[in-house]
Parts: sequence; structure tokens; C-alpha cells
Amino acid sequence: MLFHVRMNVSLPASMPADDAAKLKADEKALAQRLQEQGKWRHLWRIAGQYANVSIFDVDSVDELHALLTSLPLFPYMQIEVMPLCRHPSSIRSDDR
Ligand SMILES: O=C(O)CC1=CCC(=O)O1
Repeated sequence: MLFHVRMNVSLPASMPADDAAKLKADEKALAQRLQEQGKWRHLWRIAGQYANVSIFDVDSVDELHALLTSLPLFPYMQIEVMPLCRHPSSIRSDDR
């Protein structure tokens, strides 16, 4: 199952720089592991914003929820999820 996910990140200005750097490093490590596993198919920065758009390929909504809530930055993100299904005009065989 494919999901389009938008994440807007908002770290408190009061967060110590070392804490923020650790969170970002942990987030990067997990995001790269999930990309290697094929669960996090695309990850794009939205130009000019501390936000990303991503495509997740997971087995269930429950798996997506577990994955998103496990992200180190989860407490500091506003997340929007859009379930995707195949478009009849798509020429990509892996769009499902
Ligand atoms: O910087 C972001 O958009 C938040 C984020 C998600 C995965 C990652 O490495 O950073």
C-alpha cells in the first residue's frame, strides 16, 4: 500500500542545539534504514520549508502508523497522510 505523507517539522526554539542535532541524526539513520528496506520509497525536501513529502510503501495502515510514530522527530512534526491507489493512466507497473 502506498501513502503520500507530508511532514512539517517544528522544533522548539528553546531546544538545546545538541538535543536537536541528536534528534536529526537519529531521524536520518532511521529514515535511511527504512529507505534501504523499501518502506520509505521517496523522500523530498519541500523547497524553502522545514518539511518533506514522502512516499511510503507498507503492508497496512497500522504499519504506517507504527512507523511514523516511531520517528525520533514525531513529537515535533505535523503529519498529513494521503492513501494512494493506482491511476488507470499510469504507465508505471510498480504504482500499487
Ligand atoms: O528534515 C525533515 O524533513 C524530517 C526528516 C524526515 C526524515 C529525515 O531524515 O528528516
